[in-house]
Amino acid sequence: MFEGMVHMSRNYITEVNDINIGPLQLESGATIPSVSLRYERVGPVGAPVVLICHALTGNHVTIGNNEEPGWWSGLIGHRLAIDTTKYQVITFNVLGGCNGSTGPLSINPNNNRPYGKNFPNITIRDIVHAQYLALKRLQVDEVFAVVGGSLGGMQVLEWGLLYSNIVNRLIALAVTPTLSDYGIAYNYISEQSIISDPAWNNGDYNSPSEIRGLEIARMIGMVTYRSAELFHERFGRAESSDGFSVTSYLKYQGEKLASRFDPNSYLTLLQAMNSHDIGRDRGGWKEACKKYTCPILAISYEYDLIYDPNSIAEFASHTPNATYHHVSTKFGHDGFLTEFEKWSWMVQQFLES
Ligand SMILES: CC(=O)SCCNC(=O)CCNC(=O)[C@H](O)C(C)(C)COP(=O)(O)OP(=O)(O)OC[C@H]1O[C@@H](n2cnc3c(N)ncnc32)[C@H](O)[C@@H]1OP(=O)(O)O
Ligand SMILES: N[C@@H](CCO)C(=O)O
Repeated sequence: MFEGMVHMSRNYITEVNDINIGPLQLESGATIPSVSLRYERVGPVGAPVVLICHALTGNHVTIGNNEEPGWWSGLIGHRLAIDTTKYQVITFNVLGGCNGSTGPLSINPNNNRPYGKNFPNITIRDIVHAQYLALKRLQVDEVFAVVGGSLGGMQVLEWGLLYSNIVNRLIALAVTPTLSDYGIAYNYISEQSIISDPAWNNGDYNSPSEIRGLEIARMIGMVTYRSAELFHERFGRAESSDGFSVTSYLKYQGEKLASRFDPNSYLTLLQAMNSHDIGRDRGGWKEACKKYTCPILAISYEYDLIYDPNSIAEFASHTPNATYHHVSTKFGHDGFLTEFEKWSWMVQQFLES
């Protein structure tokens, strides 16, 4: 699907486009003078809107097309669990991202240079607020469901507290009510890996693909997104002339991310994840849980190192109208991006309930 492309029949819309929401005041008090969000929108005109929130390195291309399927094309589409014959599905590239929305790669109108490392600190609430304003511009005043995992799940939880008046259902995957200290610790190691790389050059680098610190950050991430069991099953200490198979896999994943992601955007989003705490200024997370008014489906994934299944179960037990499911998987945290046959039925059932 090409950016800016719109196919609109009388009854059905398929588009990737940008929407400008003007200046955005952040939770910190700072203002970004002009914010634009890129989005993908697919589904029948006038159908109930399902808003999808992507994870750390995801983007707005959730469904994609036959040539380039999106990252959730196994879950969302024609007659799939999130059925694009019934729902109009909208995904925004997040504020602070690097796939078309305003972020560190964007030009700062105050000096006509890319923001780079001077992009302001943002929070999950800022990301959600920007989406809310964008939906208003798109004349969407009711959201049937908000769905997302990990960083996307953080947005789902905030949607249910910031804009409960327009949301009917929440589906929060692989996410806890606060980012754990363990999660913050791994984010710190990733951040240090990037900023201590001389090629990062204090955020003023030549090309992201030169920044080995980003590759290493991705390797660290990949180890936390999977499980020891999965690695053992896949790699079994196999070796080639390049060394262990598992190390060649991590090298490949590191290089792949560095070829598609902006390091300053990665840093911005890690810092936004660290801010995640539904209880901030709401009397703590257990008090915040009591404020949810719509039904919530919370799903945890076995071996998720960062978003502990027990914490997700505890969140659900404190939240009125929450349904909790646990998925058995060796994929760990990345379970929300894989093995849809194991859990997509829960999503479908919840949307139809
Ligand atoms: C929701 C979000 O925001 S995240 C966005 C989705 N993420 C992405 O698209 C990028 C990250 N990708 C992923 O996380 C994964 O591909 C998933 C979760 C989507 C799917 O996971 P898996 O099917 O387990 O893929 P896996 O992690 O094994 O990666 C496979 C790749 O590693 C390569 N690979 C596998 N073993 C090795 C090895 N020993 N040495 C080198 N490369 C290897 C494969 O060739 C394959 O390459 P390709 O991606 O170019 O086709
Ligand atoms: N695989 C996911 C993990 C973070 O939730 C990503 O790359 O965004």
